[in-house]
Formats: sequence, structure tokens, C-alpha cells
Amino acid sequence: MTSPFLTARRLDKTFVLHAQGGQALPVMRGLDLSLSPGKCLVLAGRSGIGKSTLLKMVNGNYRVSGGQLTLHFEDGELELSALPAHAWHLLRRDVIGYVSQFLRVVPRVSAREVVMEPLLARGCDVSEARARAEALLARLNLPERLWELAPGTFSGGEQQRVNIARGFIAEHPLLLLDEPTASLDAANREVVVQLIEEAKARGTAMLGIFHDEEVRERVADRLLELEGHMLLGGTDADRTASDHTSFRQTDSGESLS
Ligand SMILES: Nc1ncnc2c1ncn2[C@@H]1O[C@H](COP(=O)(O)OP(=O)(O)OP(=O)(O)O)[C@@H](O)[C@H]1O
Repeated sequence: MTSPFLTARRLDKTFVLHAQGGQALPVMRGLDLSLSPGKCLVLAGRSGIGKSTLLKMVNGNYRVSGGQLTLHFEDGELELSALPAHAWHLLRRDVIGYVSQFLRVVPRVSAREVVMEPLLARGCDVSEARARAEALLARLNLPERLWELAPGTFSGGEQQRVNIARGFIAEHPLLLLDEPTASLDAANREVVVQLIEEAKARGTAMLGIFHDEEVRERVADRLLELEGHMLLGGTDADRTASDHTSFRQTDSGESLS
């Protein structure tokens, strides 16, 4: 068995709503997870349960309120909950890739440049970055006439494909996928499934949210079911063993329904 690349131990998240008198909104309590290289762990659970929040904590967009979120490298560990702000830039450049549901559009930056950017940020040669970006855009069936244009006017599905190409191009060892197939037709969903399978084969660890059942069943090695009762049942001191595992992990091969 491969040793895990990402682990969460007793992870808590409480939002503090400063605009509403500092009201606390607890979302997650005592979450444990473990994700190995070459595996895809899919998050499930009802709307609002905290799936995107978990991805955003791993990506450093949201602060961890309690517990540990740790990356394990051959030469040591990196505790994400204690990482200084300036370190996130390097981590996102080299280690953590994030395909969000919506593309962040920058005026006058072409689709091709949006996709090339993660490679250029690492010092990759421009012609190589350009060739790899074009190959991905072509695989994702984005018409060539759009490559030169800024994606602001693209359809939802076209923007999502630019976002997917940008997310996969740099081959980060950890990839966070927030509904990457939500606006795609069947042919392009198939391309994304293939990209995920290729990423697994090169050892990428993936944490994803997929509402499309068929895609989920094809890509998930394990399912992590977040459940509302994570937030019920008292304090840390009186939490029972079952509260600690108030999420369900299903191994690949078992039914995911
Ligand atoms: N920045 C924020 N500030 C305050 N509350 C937030 C913030 N982000 C998320 N929440 C709250 O946290 C809870 C979990 O939201 P999240 O988006 O993680 O759910 P989800 O499981 O991904 O839902 P969906 O399946 O609908 O996308 C929700 O109640 C949401 O309102």
C-alpha cells in the first residue's frame, strides 16, 4: 500500500461571520481522511455539508479552525494549517492544483495564455508551454478560433474546458476538482475522465466533487460521505469513537450509491 500524501486529522471548520456580530457557523468537526498518490477520493453528501469548504481549506483559501491537514513528502511533512501566507504561492505553483467550477476571467488574456500560465510560472519554455496548452485545448474540443480570445464571452462549458486545461497542464501531485464536469456534454465529460485516469497513472492524488453519478463511479477509488451529524453530539471531550468517524469511506469496488 502506498503511504498517504494528504491526511486530515480531526479537522474542524467554523466560519466566523464578522458582518453579523461575529456569529460562529460551524461546518465541519473531527474529519479524518487519507489520500494516497494515484488515487481519487470523491467527496459526497448533501448540498451545504462542506465539500467545497474542505477543498478550499486544502487549497489555502479557507483557514483551518482545528485539527491537522498535512502533506507528506519523502523528505518530511508540511502542516498546512500552520503554513505562513507567503508559502501558499509556491505550494500552489508546484504541489496543489485546483480546478474550480468557474473560471476566473482576466480581461485581454487569451484562453491559450490562461492555460499556459501555470507552466510559465514554473519557468517552462514558452514554446513548450504553448504546445502543451494547445494540445489540451484541442483534446477538450475547444474550437481553435477561440484560443486567441479572452474567455470572458465564452459559454459556461467553454470556460470550464479552459479551466480544466489550466488545472491539468502543470501535472501537480495533488489535484482538487470541484465539479469539473458540471457544464460539459457527454463527449467532453469523457475527455475529463480520461485526463483523470492519466493523472492517476502518473501518481497524482485527487480530491474531487462530482455530482454526475456516472463520472463519480468511474473515477472514484473511494467515496467519503460527509454527514450532517458531524456537527452534533457535544464537545471534543465527550465525543465518542463513532463521532470521530462520522463520515463513511467506501473502497473502490463497493457500491458507491
Ligand atoms: N466564506 C464563507 N463564509 C461563511 N459561510 C460559508 C462560507 N463558505 C461556505 N460557507 C457555508 O459553509 C457551508 C458549507 O458550504 P460548502 O460550499 O462547502 O457546501 P457544499 O457541500 O460544497 O455544497 P454544494 O454541494 O451545494 O456545493 C454552507 O452552509 C455555506 O453557507
